[in-house]
Amino acid sequence: MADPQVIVVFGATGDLARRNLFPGLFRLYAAGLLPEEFHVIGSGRHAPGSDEEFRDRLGAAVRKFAGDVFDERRWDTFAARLGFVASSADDGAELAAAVDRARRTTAEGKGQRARLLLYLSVPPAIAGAMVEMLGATGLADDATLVMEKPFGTDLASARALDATIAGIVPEERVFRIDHFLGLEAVRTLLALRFGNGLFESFWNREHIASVVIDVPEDLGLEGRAGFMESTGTFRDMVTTHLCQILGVVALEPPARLTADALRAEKLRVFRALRPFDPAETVFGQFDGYRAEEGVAEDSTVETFVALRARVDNWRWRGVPFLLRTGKAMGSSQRLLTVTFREPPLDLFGAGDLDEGNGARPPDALTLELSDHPLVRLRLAASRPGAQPRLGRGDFAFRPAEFFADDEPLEAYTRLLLDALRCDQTLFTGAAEVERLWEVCEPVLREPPDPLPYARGSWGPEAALRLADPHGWAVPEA
Ligand SMILES: NC(=O)C1=CN([C@@H]2O[C@H](COP(=O)(O)OP(=O)(O)OC[C@H]3O[C@@H](n4cnc5c(N)ncnc54)[C@H](OP(=O)(O)O)[C@@H]3O)[C@@H](O)[C@H]2O)C=CC1
Ligand SMILES: O=C1O[C@H](COP(=O)(O)O)[C@@H](O)[C@H](O)[C@H]1O
Repeated sequence: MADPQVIVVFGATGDLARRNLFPGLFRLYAAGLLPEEFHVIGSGRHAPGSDEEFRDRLGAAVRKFAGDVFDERRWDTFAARLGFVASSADDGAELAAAVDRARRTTAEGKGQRARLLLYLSVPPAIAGAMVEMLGATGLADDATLVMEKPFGTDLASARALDATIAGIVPEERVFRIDHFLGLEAVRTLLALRFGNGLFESFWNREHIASVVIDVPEDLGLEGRAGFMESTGTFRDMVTTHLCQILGVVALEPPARLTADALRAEKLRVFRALRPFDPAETVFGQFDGYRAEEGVAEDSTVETFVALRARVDNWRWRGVPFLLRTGKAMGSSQRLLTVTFREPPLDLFGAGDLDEGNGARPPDALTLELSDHPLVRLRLAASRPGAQPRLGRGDFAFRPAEFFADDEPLEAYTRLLLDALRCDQTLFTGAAEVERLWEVCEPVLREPPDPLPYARGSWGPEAALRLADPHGWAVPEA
């Protein structure tokens, strides 16, 4: 990482850039993880005013989202290397000239041009045209290219996008990002499964009754009506984040922890993933969505999805994988819950464990899908006293607290760093993405009518029933 570096963020005035990308770059800078010589150019069709105004806007965002590492002096030195140059899919000439200048000046005296990373944080429908522009202007010639999710909007467009990219940037320089893969929780899960002798022996259909990936969000549109109307929650969250987490839960032990090995195993899971069935998929739309600014008054776009997935392989056949996510729900949480089968004989009287609802068997492993994940193993335990009675007990473990000297990396910060050092391990491959669109195709072809749900609720009633008999992970049983 010693080489001088220029980074161009397309979509620099967007929500992701404000909340994650610039705060992530700033965290890397604050941690001394960016090269000494670097320059960042934001781009988009509409300039946010002068460079000064752009920096001020970003300064406010980074102050809000970067957390404790923010400090004014550090920000000023970072911001001095920031600028904005407008570009669009039709016209990248001014940007190409600015990038060329920046690459020379950033590497001044080193006898080379600075390395270039291009980050496309634009709506999926425009991604192909933007890549063509990068090719036509020569910007992509020797650059690393990061592509935001969702990659395409269906199988045909993902294939077309892959073909466009393949003609312009070699695959080893293409980084399809899915920030859920950058969560500390993913590394925690891999370490639990493959760093211990314990878990793999029961990580299969013999012992596991269900897997729930539950990602309710309490936030609404946050000014992203245009994005929601054109993308919807199924494409935005399910085809991407939730499926990627499913892939990590279900994959076979890779021979090595390398990009090739990990992606190959994830691809094998996705090949075994049965195409989603519209009859086992519930779409919802929160009450009041159609009255939001920028939303069509007869919109049928889904803001909520729940579905039952199945992995038809030797390890998982018959185990339901339940996926749920939605906007304007009761709370924001991300929980993976692996529920184990009940013991064959009820020696203690199961009624003792039925603390009012009786829905979920006692033993389950839960993992918060976050950057500071909590791992919880809930078990039946003997209650002290004269009678043999069972209660529920938790073993809880938060790696960030246990290893208090080590600082977890926020997901985007980690993935930006990985892209800068050309490590594709936590990025998705073209074949994975294409297979996932294939799996999603039946639902895209015949989307269920979205059912209404109240803001602050857990989604439509039909979705609650989809998770029988154990229920969703949130709110906790
Ligand atoms: N926001 C989030 O929480 C997350 C978003 N993402 C992904 O990030 C990407 C961007 O999302 P987000 O920032 O929320 O979207 P926004 O709508 O907030 O921002 C989109 C950005 O793209 C630019 N843009 C839009 N259309 C074009 C165009 N035709 N040509 C060039 N630039 C264009 C816009 O600037 P201008 O209009 O000036 O051109 C704007 O800067 C999406 O792919 C999304 O899936 C991923 C994870 C989380
Ligand atoms: O990709 C996306 O992710 C966010 C949820 O992730 P978070 O890390 O910001 O909590 C989601 O709200 C957004 O709609 C989606 O585009």
